[in-house]
Amino acid sequence: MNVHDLALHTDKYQINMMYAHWFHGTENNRAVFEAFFRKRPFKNGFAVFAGLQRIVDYLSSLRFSEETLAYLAEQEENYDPKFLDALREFRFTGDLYCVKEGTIVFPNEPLIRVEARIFEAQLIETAVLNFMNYQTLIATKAARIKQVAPDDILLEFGTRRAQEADAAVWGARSAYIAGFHATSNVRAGMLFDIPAKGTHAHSWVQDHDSELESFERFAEALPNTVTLLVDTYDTLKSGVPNAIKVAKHMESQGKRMGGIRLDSGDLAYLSKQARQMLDEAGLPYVKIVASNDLDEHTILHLKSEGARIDTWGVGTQLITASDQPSLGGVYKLVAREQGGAYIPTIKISGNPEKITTPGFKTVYRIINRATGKAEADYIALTTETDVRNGDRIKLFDPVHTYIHKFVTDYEAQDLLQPIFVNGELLYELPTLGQIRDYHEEQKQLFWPEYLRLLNPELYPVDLSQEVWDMKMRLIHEHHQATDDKN
Ligand SMILES: Nc1ncnc2c1ncn2[C@@H]1O[C@H](COP(=O)(O)OP(=O)(O)OP(=O)(O)O)[C@@H](O)[C@H]1O
Ligand SMILES: O=P(O)(O)OC[C@H]1O[C@H](OP(=O)(O)OP(=O)(O)O)[C@H](O)[C@@H]1O
Ligand SMILES: O=C(O)c1cccnc1
Repeated sequence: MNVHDLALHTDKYQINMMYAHWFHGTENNRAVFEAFFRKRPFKNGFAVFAGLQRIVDYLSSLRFSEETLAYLAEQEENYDPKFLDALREFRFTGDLYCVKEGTIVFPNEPLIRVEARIFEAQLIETAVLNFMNYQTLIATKAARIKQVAPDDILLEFGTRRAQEADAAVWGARSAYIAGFHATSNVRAGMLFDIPAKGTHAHSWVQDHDSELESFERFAEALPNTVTLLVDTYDTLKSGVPNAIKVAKHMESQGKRMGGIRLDSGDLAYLSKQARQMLDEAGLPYVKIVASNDLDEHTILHLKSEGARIDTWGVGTQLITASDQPSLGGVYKLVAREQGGAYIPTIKISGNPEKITTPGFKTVYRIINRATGKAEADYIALTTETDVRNGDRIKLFDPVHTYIHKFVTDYEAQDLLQPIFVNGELLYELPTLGQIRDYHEEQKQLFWPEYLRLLNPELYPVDLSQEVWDMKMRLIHEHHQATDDKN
């Protein structure tokens, strides 16, 4: 079995629904789905979209091998063998529109739109959400960490604690998009062209007769990058003095030590003391790296305590998004084909937050030309032309609809880019460096009030009047139908 084959990386119910469509001859009916999330992760003001590269890889190579078909035949007695022939022919032939990786995004707006045969659109839900939910979550967590240490070096150290191997490498990539500088995972480094960096473990020190000897030998072997871990025995009495001895010896050979790493104890106090000792020894260029269960809150505290830390190694808390382990993104049917045209669909729920917004839509970022800042995201049907023409539009709060304003002097950026059209990949994936730069630029588009870490202002995500009216009409029709039955 090939563990990299993702054709069956889906929930069984998707294949059962595909079968039921095939059984009834409706598998070629077209459908439109949208992926979005409902709640701001970590109560952050925004999320950072990531996952598109993996979605592209997945859809480009999505095929059912003979091995997977044999497994399905054996596994489910209801499946007619001719259904397996249909799966054998399976290719993604639909359209996929998506926001670019690195884009700052908000709840309740479409991030991905899939228009395809229901047979195809249904199958891919699980994998598409799997990729989007995890990678967007980690990129967002990384963005929060970046926000508290915008001018420092950030190293991603999470692999050993990640939820398995895929999470480690795709998480490292997500962190890099949001502004981390390097990862400790060498495979992620090679796969995605991320700088791979590292210091050494306590075991290196324990594996020698003395700490000093261990430092000397490590520095001899890796003189150009060496960062020494100084907390194995006693940070200030032994680790830092020994590191200073080695750094001075390196200087006498015309070399420069990179840094020291603190990995336990009071990082604020120790970093201040270590800085002073290094400076007094004439080693102001030796950087201080800190690690040990760090996250944005600890880093913020340490900075407010005056910690002298140049580089932060962040592992567990980032790679597991420990304070919120899932983004909760969903993939919902918004339109289906009937008689050769699309009709909008809605999901009504007992929980008003879970009512979906119907229709074949896109989302525009409305940028005020006078300020250059984003005013709101505006969800409209793809058939609506006023935004595209730059006509005056009304922005109104979707809950308190009387709160509104008109905008005229704006640029509207369609956030959903064509990635696949009729199954053909049109999108040229940017390099990871370009994605990272694009994310950095994105931050300039927003007023800082929307981006701040604590209690951010809520950025408006509004519906066009047409979308709003369509949603209200469908809710009303469903209620009417239920009332008529009772
Ligand atoms: N000055 C500080 N202010 C706030 N938090 C700190 C400070 N110094 C360290 N921390 C954080 O406190 C937590 C616990 O640190 P602690 O000193 O207990 O680690 P430790 O137990 O010494 O190390 P180890 O992981 O080796 O057991 C860590 O998350 C660390 O990042
Ligand atoms: O704390 P994190 O943010 O996850 O960063 C990665 C941690 O991994 C290493 O520790 P190790 O695996 O040796 O375990 P320990 O420090 O918890 O003893 C390193 O020394 C960091 O402390
Ligand atoms: O290079 C390091 O210092 C490192 C790498 C992974 C985990 N902890 C530390």
